[in-house]
Amino acid sequence: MAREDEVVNDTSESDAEAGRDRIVQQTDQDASSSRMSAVSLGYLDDPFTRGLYPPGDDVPKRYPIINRGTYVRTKAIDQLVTRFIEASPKQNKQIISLGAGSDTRFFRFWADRAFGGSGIEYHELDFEANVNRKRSMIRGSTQLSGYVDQAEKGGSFYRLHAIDLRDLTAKSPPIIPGLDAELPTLLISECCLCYLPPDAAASVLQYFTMHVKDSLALILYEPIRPFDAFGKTMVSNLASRGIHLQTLKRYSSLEAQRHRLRLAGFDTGQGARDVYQLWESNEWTSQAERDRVERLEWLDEIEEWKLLASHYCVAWGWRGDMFDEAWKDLRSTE
Ligand SMILES: C[S@@+](CC[C@H](N)C(=O)[O-])C[C@H]1O[C@@H](n2cnc3c(N)ncnc32)[C@H](O)[C@@H]1O
Repeated sequence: MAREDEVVNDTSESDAEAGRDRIVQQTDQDASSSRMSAVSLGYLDDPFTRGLYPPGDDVPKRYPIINRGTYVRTKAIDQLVTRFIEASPKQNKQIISLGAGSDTRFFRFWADRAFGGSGIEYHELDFEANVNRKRSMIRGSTQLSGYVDQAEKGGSFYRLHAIDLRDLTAKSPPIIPGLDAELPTLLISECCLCYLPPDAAASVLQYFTMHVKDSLALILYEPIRPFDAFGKTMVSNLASRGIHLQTLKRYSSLEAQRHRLRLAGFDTGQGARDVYQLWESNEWTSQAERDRVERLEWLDEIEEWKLLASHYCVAWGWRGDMFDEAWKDLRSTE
């Protein structure tokens, strides 16, 4: 029989863990506030952010450099997703967003008819608390639930799954209902896997590399470069809020991210760019878009923008021919 002090220790440890999980879940509020700010100022055209934003909450106003970062990362990921959807246009495909939070990508793409002729099976995974909140907001919106129904009728679907990703690393992991092992699949981790211990993050990826038989790819968005002065401040600011980005030190550079992707089985190709590179490169942001965004808000802290933007990256890796077709000219070696 467990001793009383052991029981007390177990309880306090599980309370502490639940507290840590809650902090991680609440990071979605930051992400959605940043999106709301960027949308309200015209950086992003996304009517669905409002629909998934807590009713009655004020529209937040983030610093110009944060708004620009939100814009760049959203557009870069959109571009990778679009290229995937447009490769082999008639082929059905699967998108799985890990830690999707209040992300609106499914709705934006559906409303823009960006799925084209492809049937897209769109899965979002998150903790139960976040999934329940999103589900009830979708149910409460005629427009959002209408899109889910339309997608279903048009040969696509949208599913929300209440799954703690760490459970996918168990010996007998849960089955994700509707996951199709035969479809070309794109995984997206937009600031999610960085909250897991590095070994658990790698095991989550292994779950998918083992289950999905066809072409498979991953897009990551996360912070990098924790060791310079700015990186150290970033780490300590997060720590003061109880947030520990556990993979940050292990995958601390663009090269480390590409290496990680290769090792995880995305071995046909890899690419990685920091947000500053994505902003400066015509391949990712057109001059017309840069001009438009620059006019939205006066940004006098150019050095700060460079610093902030060089501490976040988008990295992508793939295996299989379909992603070669979609992404091969986007490889990066530096
Ligand atoms: C910073 S938010 C990002 C949300 C969304 N991807 C975006 O970019 O707007 C991180 C999300 O990852 C989710 N997350 C982190 N660890 C998770 C885990 N172990 N299982 C499921 N979801 C997790 C959090 O609940 C949260 O919704």
